[in-house]
Amino acid sequence: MPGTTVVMSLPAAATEWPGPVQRVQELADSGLKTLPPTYVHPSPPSRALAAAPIPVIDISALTTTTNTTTPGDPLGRAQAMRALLSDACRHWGIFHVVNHGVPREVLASAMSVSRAFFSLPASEKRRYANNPVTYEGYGSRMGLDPDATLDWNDYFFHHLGPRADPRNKWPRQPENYRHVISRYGDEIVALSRRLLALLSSGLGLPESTLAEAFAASPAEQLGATFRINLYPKCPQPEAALGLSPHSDPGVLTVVQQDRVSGLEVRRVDGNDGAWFRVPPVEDALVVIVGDQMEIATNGVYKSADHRTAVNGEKERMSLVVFVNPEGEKVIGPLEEMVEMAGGERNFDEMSYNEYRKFIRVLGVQGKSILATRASKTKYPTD
Ligand SMILES: O=C(O)CCC(=O)C(=O)O
Ligand SMILES: [Fe+2]
Repeated sequence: MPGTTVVMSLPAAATEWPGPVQRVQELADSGLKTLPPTYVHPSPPSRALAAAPIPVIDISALTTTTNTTTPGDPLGRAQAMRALLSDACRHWGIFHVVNHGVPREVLASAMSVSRAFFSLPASEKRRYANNPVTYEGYGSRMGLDPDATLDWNDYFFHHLGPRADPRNKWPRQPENYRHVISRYGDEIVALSRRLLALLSSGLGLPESTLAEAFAASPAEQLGATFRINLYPKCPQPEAALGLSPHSDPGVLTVVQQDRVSGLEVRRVDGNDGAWFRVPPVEDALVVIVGDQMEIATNGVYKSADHRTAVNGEKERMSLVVFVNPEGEKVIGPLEEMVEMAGGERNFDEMSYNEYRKFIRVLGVQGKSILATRASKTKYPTD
């Protein structure tokens, strides 16, 4: 609502990190027995968490082109699946999908080239050291606050598209990295488009509405970025986090977890702030709703506040594709959604390029960035 939104002031972006960057993998490999103080979280998370009761949704029953049930599906299995998806987005902002159509070998080879990259010598990886302007490359921190508690995580981040030549920031080794990750990106973005169509009809809107909300037509201009997260074995896992609580700034995030648990999510409905584990499910991909989806749907679909735990015995890796709006596209609540809410507009609008500067400068802090754009919705802050 114009005039009621608190505008968060954004410190000037810097071109360099606030201090020397410590690679977590190198720290872990040095065999240290206690956590350096910069990684000790002031209020360490509880480790006795229940598994999140989020659905594992088999999307093979859903057609991508029509709003009707699939032929030979008289009981309306497709309708039921669509309802499950929509329900998960309204109450959790996160769900698993199985029978998602991404071939198993595409998933496995992406994991294997990503591991191969992180197995390269430290000197080779450092050639890709990133900066806080675009974040592209090899990184070990988020945000510019010199006093921030650091997360037990190294990552590699790059664009998948639609920029003309996004690959100049991609790893050059292992040799098959570009081939494998291009295919992976294509498959995951295609899956995301199918999900967007389903999520659109889950709101009672035409299948094309959400895709069009995030990109000027043609819908091919949705952005996609890729992040490999490495969480090395941690000497004091109970005191650290792999990634601090955050919501993803974009539209949808698709995560391939390896077999090591670590992802955790906060319940969004009811606002009681309870955290749950999201244990890996065989052959499933995790789908996370991002802030732009919450904004466009006027708060009906909720972005998930999530974080990762680390562990003392096993290294963990996750492959993450972020599907984002076209950078210059201004995102606000869809008129159809405002109408459904009786004229209430719950978020202010902003271009996606402007919005993502907040996380790039301030780092990750729960849903606080989205909260500054919301006129009414309250989010847990502790
Ligand atoms: O490692 C995971 O499971 C989730 C990673 C994540 O939330 C992110 O990269 O934004
Ligand atoms: Fe995330």
